Amino acid sequence: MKTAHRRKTNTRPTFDADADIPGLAARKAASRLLAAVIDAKTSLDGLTDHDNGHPQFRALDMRDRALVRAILTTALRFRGTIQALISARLDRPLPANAHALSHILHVAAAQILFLDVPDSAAVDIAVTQAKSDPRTVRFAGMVNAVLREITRRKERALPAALAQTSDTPEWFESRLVAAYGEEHAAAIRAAHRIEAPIDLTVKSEPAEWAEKLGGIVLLNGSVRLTSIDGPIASLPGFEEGEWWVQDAAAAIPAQMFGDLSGKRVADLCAAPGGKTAQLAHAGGHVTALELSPNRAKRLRANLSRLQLEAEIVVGDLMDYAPDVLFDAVLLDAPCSSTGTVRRHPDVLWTKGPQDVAKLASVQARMLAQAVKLLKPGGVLVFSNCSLDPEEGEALYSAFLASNPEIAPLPIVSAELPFAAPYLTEHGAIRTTPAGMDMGSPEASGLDGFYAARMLRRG
Ligand SMILES: C[S@@+](CC[C@H](N)C(=O)[O-])C[C@H]1O[C@@H](n2cnc3c(N)ncnc32)[C@H](O)[C@@H]1O
Repeated sequence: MKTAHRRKTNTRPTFDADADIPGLAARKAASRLLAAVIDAKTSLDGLTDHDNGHPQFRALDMRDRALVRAILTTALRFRGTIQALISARLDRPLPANAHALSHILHVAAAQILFLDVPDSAAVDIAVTQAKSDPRTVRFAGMVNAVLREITRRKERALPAALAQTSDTPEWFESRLVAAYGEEHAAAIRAAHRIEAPIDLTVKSEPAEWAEKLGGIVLLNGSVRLTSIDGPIASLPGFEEGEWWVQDAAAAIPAQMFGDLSGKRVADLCAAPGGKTAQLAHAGGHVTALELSPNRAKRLRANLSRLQLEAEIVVGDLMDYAPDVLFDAVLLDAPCSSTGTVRRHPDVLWTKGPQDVAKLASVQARMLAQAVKLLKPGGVLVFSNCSLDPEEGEALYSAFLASNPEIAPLPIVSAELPFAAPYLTEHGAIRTTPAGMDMGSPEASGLDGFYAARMLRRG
């Protein structure tokens, strides 16, 4: 069940006393970040950003940062299972305010149950960590006992816990079943337990790149990799700007425009720029609008690496008033991101139904604004990476009903054969992580996306 070997030694010179105990600083950072995700609902990507992330994370060397990310994605992906196995070893539930203790146990159990870290090291460091924190010092003996029992029993207890426990929080579970039915919801839950493959959008020659990188070519020309050796940026073709990382489902919305040669195109929520790159590569004269200056910086850097052109505008879509209207507009709106749980298992623990409702209403306002930027006869694509119909199917239907100047422009199978299995009855696209069986769970699945195409009547 263990998945990856991780080196635990912190070789970075530091004056912190934790440096005397190899691996302690990384475990402390992991527990601190788990607290930020679970208790303060902070996104894991932000916390583990190499430039702007949590200071305790940035103080670690690159190997320890990778270890902390592996621990946290595992601890969050299997949070229900890990909690069940911890609870089974406790005489009584932990006190409700024992957050620090709970995070130490989860971090250690994730390593013992799923990662290639020696069990004794994971237990010993957790006990040292508990002793070093006034909030947990009196529980150090209990940490030792619980983790040793988990270690001893894991061969039999883990498969049973995986079979009997849901790793999906209740708020999402009920929405999933309501939207997709029991069977499809169960397949999505199963897919969420598996790390997503890495898809690349290549500028050209997908078969050649697939061979060079050890991947397979998907029907839409994306190249799928199930494992990589080293960081993405070290792979052939990255520096040269020959490809970019983009889930095959995320590539569909821009493909819905077809040929954009000579067209004026607006990408209204553009960073980090996967779709801007596609639109520019398809021949459009692209204006890429982005609210966040930091994210706009990433967009600029990505386009520069890819040697693709777009005019980048940093600003709020709701105030955007260009002099000339566009032939094509893409609104890839900010959403609850529940379609990306395989890559971002924190999403289900940091978001809730209130976020879905709030983001759906923001998206509806953005969609109304997007229409104003479109020439009569122009094409609009609305997309997001949520699995929730409130942000997709329901939002689109309500939008069409209240905007008579907009007509649906359904996708037909022949124009996008890759997307054909995911066509809805209204000609929109709905993908889920349970879709696209490629023969093994590791090579299968798509991010959850919704995408609909419309026309502004002339
Ligand atoms: C889902 S992401 C876009 C991903 C991007 N289309 C891609 O394919 O790489 C949404 C983006 O919209 C930006 N955003 C959110 N609200 C915005 C607004 N009011 N105006 C412009 N951009 C906004 C966010 O900062 C974020 O970068």
